[in-house]
Parts: sequence; C-alpha cells; structure tokens
Amino acid sequence: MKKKVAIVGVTGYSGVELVRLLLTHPSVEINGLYAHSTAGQLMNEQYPSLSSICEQEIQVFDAKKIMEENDAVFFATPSGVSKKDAISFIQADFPVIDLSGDFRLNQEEYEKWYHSPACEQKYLDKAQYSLADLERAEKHYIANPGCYATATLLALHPIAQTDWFDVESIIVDAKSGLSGAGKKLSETSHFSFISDNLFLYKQNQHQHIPEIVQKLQTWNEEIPYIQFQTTLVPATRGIFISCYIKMKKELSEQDIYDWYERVYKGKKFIRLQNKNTLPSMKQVVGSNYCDIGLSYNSTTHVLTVVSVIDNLIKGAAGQAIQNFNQLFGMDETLGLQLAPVFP
Ligand SMILES: NC(=O)C1=CN([C@@H]2O[C@H](COP(=O)(O)OP(=O)(O)OC[C@H]3O[C@@H](n4cnc5c(N)ncnc54)[C@H](OP(=O)(O)O)[C@@H]3O)[C@@H](O)[C@H]2O)C=CC1
Ligand SMILES: CC(=O)N[C@@H](CCC(=O)OP(=O)(O)O)C(=O)O
Repeated sequence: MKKKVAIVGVTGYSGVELVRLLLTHPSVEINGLYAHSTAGQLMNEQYPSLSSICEQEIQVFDAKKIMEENDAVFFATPSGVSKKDAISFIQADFPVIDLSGDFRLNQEEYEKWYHSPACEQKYLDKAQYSLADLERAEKHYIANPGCYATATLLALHPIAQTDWFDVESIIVDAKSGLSGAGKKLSETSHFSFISDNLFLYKQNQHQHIPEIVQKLQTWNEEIPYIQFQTTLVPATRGIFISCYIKMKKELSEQDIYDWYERVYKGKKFIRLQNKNTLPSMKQVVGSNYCDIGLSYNSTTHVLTVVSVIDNLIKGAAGQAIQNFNQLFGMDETLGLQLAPVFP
C-alpha cells in the first residue's frame, strides 16, 4: 500500500521539487498540499508546469487533518514555521521530515545563528539530524541538513576522520545558484544584479556554520572551527564547494584517493571522480548525486576537495525523500533514480 504524504510550504522552490520527485515515487501518494498566501488556489494555477500532472487544491495548514489523512508530512517552509507548527506532530509522534533549519541545532546555537527564539529543548531532543548518505533515518522527526552543509560535510567526511591534517586549517569556499535563496525576491536576486556577477554574502555569519561544525566534531572532536564563505553565482541550480585543508603528514595523492574510495564504497548517491578529475556543478543538476573530486599539492601540502550537488535535490527535496525512504524501510533510491540534466 502507498504511503500518503502531505507537503507544507508546497508552493516554494523546495516544495514544488518535492511534488515533482514524489510524483514518480512508486510507493507514495501525494495527498495534501499546504501553503500560506495561496491557499484555495490549484497547484497548477501557481505552477503551470504541473498542468494535467498535479492539479490539487492548496489548503490552509491544519495539523489535525494532516495527521488524520496521511502517514507523514514534509515541511518545506522558511525557518521559524516548523518550530511552532510541527509541535503537535511531535506530541503525537507523527513522522515529520523538516527541510528547514528549525530543528538542526540546540537552543543556544539556534538563537545565536538564526537570531530568533528556538523551540523548547525537549522538542529539539526529539529530532535526528540525518545526512542521508551517511546514516539511517530512525527518529520520527528528521531535521534534513541544509544545502551547503550537505555538500560540505560529504566533502569532508573521509578526511575529518583521520589525523592527517591540521585541524585548524579547514577553509570552505561555497558557491550557490539563486534557487538556494527560495522564491522570495530580494535586491540581490534581481536579474540585473546577479546576471554576469558574483557576490559574497553572510561573511562569517552563515547559519550553516554551526550545523557543519557540530557534525564534524562527532567525527573528530579536535576540529575547533572552520572558515566558511558563501558566494552567490548567476545560475539557477547547483552548489559548488571547494575545501582547502593543510596536510601535516607526508602522503601521496593516491593514499588520500584510496581512503576516500574506501569510505564511499557502495554509496549509491556519492560519485567519487576519477583521480585528477574535479567535478563541475552542472554534472549533477537535476539529480540526487553528490560528486566529489580531489587534488593534492605536494609543494604547499594543501588538499583541495571539491563537491557539487543540486541544492534543491540532494540539498533539499531529494535528501528529504531519501530520509523518508529510510524511515519507512523502503529502498532509499525510490523516487530518486534521476540522471542529471545536461546541458
Ligand atoms: N532552496 C533551497 O535550495 C533550500 C532550501 N532549504 C530550506 O527549505 C525551506 C524551504 O525553502 P524554499 O523552498 O527555498 O523556500 P521558498 O521561500 O521558496 O518557499 C517557502 C514556502 O513556504 C510557504 N510558507 C511560508 N510560511 C508558511 C506557513 N506559515 N505555513 C505554510 N506555508 C508557509 C510559502 O508559501 P507562501 O508563498 O504562500 O507564503 C512558500 O510556499 C527553507 O527552510 C529553506 O531554508 C533547505 C535546503 C535548500
Ligand atoms: C543562495 C542562498 O541564499 N542560499 C541560502 C541557503 C538556504 C538554506 O539552505 O536554508 P537553510 O538555512 O534552511 O538550510 C542561504 O545562504 O541562506
């Protein structure tokens, strides 16, 4: 029997991507679409791309109705919504996959980085931060990792577990296409600003820094911090991460490559590039893959790790579905067997 799911925030970029992917999921029925300002309209009125494919009505959020009519709910809402609206689901132990940042951090860290009150710690404690390629979703509240955090953590996971590098040396240069900012317009998302342009933002203040550091420290408690910088690039989709790490041990590029190959053996959505090959952003767009490449400079002893993802798929809706599949004991690739779109 198919699992029935509801999507809250369905008219946003991640919400509509959830719809697109779940429509091909053999074991899921999209049973309830919820949003805010567009309630009462049909999904295809908002998104003509979905005409004759998904023409359901967008409804006003109603937790009781969602629980009565569904097996799980996805929250694809801006931060600040699920910390209030998801509480009744937690109280009822109803499965939630939350794409927002509301349940990724403890109270203190959330308030420091999101500049807004956190929900009660007893509710935060119910959530599992689940990087779908590295762990298995088990708790009924899944805090889906952020897009930049996903690409960065997958790039660093193998090396972080070693004692081969200077733990204070990690520098992450992260670039994203515009859809990472959601559908709301801002000055920097105007075509005339971002076209033919690059733009550094949230310097040393990005909200993904604490979720990256907290996860890194579970792999290697000696890593005290990272230097993390985000840049907006004139593309619709895609994240491109370059990590620079100072190595302290005499190693060959082959040693490092062999280690990454060993750690990621059998991972269905991680594609380690051939030696001496670095991935480009576009080679994963439209798919749930994270592609990773390595390059080692034996003169400076700096290791460069590049990872690329589609921010709306591996960075949001795709990983959310992977987590959902794990939670419900399904093959984690269901609904996600997508070849990238190229060119
Ligand atoms: N875009 C991306 O690449 C990624 C996004 N995320 C996270 O996923 C979440 C969604 O992001 P994104 O799709 O970009 O956001 P968008 O801004 O594109 O969409 C947000 C959606 O939430 C709806 N919404 C807002 N408030 C409420 C409410 N109170 N009740 C119900 N619906 C509401 C909006 O509806 P309306 O327009 O009617 O207000 C809209 O449909 C965010 O938390 C984001 O940080 C995570 C990883 C990557
Ligand atoms: C390009 C762009 O603006 N990207 C967003 C990433 C948003 C995101 O992933 O949101 P969460 O914080 O919920 O994870 C940003 O930098 O804030």
